[in-house]
Amino acid sequence: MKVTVVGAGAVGASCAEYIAIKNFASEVVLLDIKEGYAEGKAMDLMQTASLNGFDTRIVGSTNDYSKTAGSDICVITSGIPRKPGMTREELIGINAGIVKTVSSNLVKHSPKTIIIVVSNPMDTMTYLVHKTTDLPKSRIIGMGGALDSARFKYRLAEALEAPISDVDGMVIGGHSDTGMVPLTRLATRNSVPVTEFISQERLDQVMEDTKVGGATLTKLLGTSAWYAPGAAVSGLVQAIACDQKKIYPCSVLLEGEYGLNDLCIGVPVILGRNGIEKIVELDLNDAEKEHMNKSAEGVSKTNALLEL
Ligand SMILES: NC(=O)C1=CN([C@@H]2O[C@H](COP(=O)(O)OP(=O)(O)OC[C@H]3O[C@@H](n4cnc5c(N)ncnc54)[C@H](O)[C@@H]3O)[C@@H](O)[C@H]2O)C=CC1
Ligand SMILES: O=C([O-])CC(=O)C(=O)O
Repeated sequence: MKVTVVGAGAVGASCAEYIAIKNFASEVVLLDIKEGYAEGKAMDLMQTASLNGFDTRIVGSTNDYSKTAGSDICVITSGIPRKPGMTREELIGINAGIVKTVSSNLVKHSPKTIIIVVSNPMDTMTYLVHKTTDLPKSRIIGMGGALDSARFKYRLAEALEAPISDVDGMVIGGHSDTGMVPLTRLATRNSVPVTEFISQERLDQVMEDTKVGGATLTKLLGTSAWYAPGAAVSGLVQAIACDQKKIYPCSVLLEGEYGLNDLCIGVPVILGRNGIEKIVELDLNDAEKEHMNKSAEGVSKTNALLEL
């Protein structure tokens, strides 16, 4: 199993580290445009191998895509992150050009690959990859919902004063400060609806804290987060590589599912060796449907800014 991660910055390196530590891939290629940067990160990470007990070979490359040839999975993290006070959507001007060039280079060297898009604004960048490559829709996956759901569970556990392992929940919709749809109605503590334990008011607070999860960290760090994003990507990569058939909310091209068309947005999917093996259609209530439709409107508005 060969995995390429483009962008050896904060998220790319974290992602490579988690993939290596989980020890399911034979090779991870880290590629960056900055001279020597990916080679340096790869060497530093390889020097953790004997300490952390993994056999994955991590290779660095300065923009040489021949090293990525034959990758089963390619992750795109290249591009700029936001600064405090910015939205993810403001990154489109610079990141669209980067994602377009990078995805084209990746597909040239690995025509059968599965691409996981991380660069922001992620739903729109995922749509861009659809529009500009020939890959089938099952092989283009945007990562956002897995991270947002992990943040939702963190906030739920905090509100419930419960261990995170006791809590389950999912966030669908767009990966933006206003577009996320945390499914509070379906969240559980060890199979019991969380509404049995906390008030609707507290749950509404959990929902709001979840939606601004990325912005909260960006304010604290001065740039956006990387540990949980890297871990979330590694979860998707592992589900595909190990054919786990796990359900994750991912940004995928919708063609009528959820009553939506011609956009990529977060919905639950089953991930296996073929990428997206099934889109799971949940029976949303009216409020959730309305929230999802508003979210889709926001994503489509950003998509309209793409020069296709
Ligand atoms: N979808 C999600 O849930 C998340 C998305 N992100 C996004 O991921 C992206 C990366 O964030 P960070 O790693 O924090 O940024 P960073 O600045 O630490 O790293 C980005 C790297 O991309 C490289 N790069 C730029 N243009 C390139 C090109 N054409 N080819 C190859 N490499 C290139 C840069 O040299 C840099 O090393 C941002 O757009 C950020 O908003 C971040 C966290 C979560
Ligand atoms: O907040 C950001 O800009 C980065 C990101 O997508 C996240 O951490 O959720």
